[in-house]
Amino acid sequence: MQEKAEIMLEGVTVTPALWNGNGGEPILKGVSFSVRSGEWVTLIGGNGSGKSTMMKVLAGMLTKGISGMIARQNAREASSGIIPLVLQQPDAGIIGATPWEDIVSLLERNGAEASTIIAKAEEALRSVGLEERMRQPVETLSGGQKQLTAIAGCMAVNASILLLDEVTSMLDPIMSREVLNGVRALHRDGSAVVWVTQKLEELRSGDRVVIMHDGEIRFDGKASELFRRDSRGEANSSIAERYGLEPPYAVRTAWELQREGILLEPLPLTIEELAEAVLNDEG
Ligand SMILES: Nc1ncnc2c1ncn2[C@@H]1O[C@H](COP(=O)(O)OP(=O)(O)OP(=O)(O)O)[C@@H](O)[C@H]1O
Repeated sequence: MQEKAEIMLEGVTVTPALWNGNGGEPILKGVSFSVRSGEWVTLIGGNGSGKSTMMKVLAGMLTKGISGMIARQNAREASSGIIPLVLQQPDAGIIGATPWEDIVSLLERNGAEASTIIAKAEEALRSVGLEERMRQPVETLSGGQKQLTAIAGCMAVNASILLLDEVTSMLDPIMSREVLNGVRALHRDGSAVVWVTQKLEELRSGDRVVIMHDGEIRFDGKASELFRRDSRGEANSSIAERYGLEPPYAVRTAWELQREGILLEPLPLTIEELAEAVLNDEG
């Protein structure tokens, strides 16, 4: 059975205001896209392709210069207008002086039952590993800890959909993995997630992947389809290569093996999947 759509866009066009006599060109061009309940969508595309604009539309942050149909199904979040959007620069979304204050005030604004607020805030901060830093001034937190604070906010309001725009772009590999794993855990608990990234090694085989290019959606399908080369393993025959996307290490290795006549199925995207596919192939 098809899950209901959390957010649905039909023919959405965004045209920024004219300035200095320039502009007027749409930056989203008739985009139709929906995110279903509990679904994971990885949104990728080159610089300036329209990913952040799309996320702002999904979050309900853009009100001017926009045409087309937008439907949000979840009554609770639609009515409060709060769909958490975590940005590359987490400072933009943090309003409290400390992580604790930030999450408490977010819960207050979200209409949470007063007697539950403190326990919920502290639980969310604990679950992202910030229990030691709940009362630390926000300006003294590292970029990753700010990012985790913003993600704790998403957890605390128990959002049915999370929108994360390149949240690992400034993080070191360990912190990036921690953040990604934390969000994957929220997804396993039932939240729909739209994850924008430039790092294709963050993809998992089961992900739905959407490619944006020049304000349009050019691909919407499974991650494994994205990297499939033709039967001869010709370079540039996959969709990812056509859009100039740098494949993860596991895919590059699988391509090399394909050129040697060893076709790994399903195509591995991660090192773990690569090891498993090689072992299965030998067996
Ligand atoms: N308010 C605005 N006015 C004019 N142009 C804008 C506005 N906002 C975005 N743009 C332009 O729209 C295009 C898409 O921008 P957007 O930020 O959505 O891209 P992106 O895919 O997120 O890029 P990046 O990966 O570089 O962050 C860019 O060319 C950008 O300069």
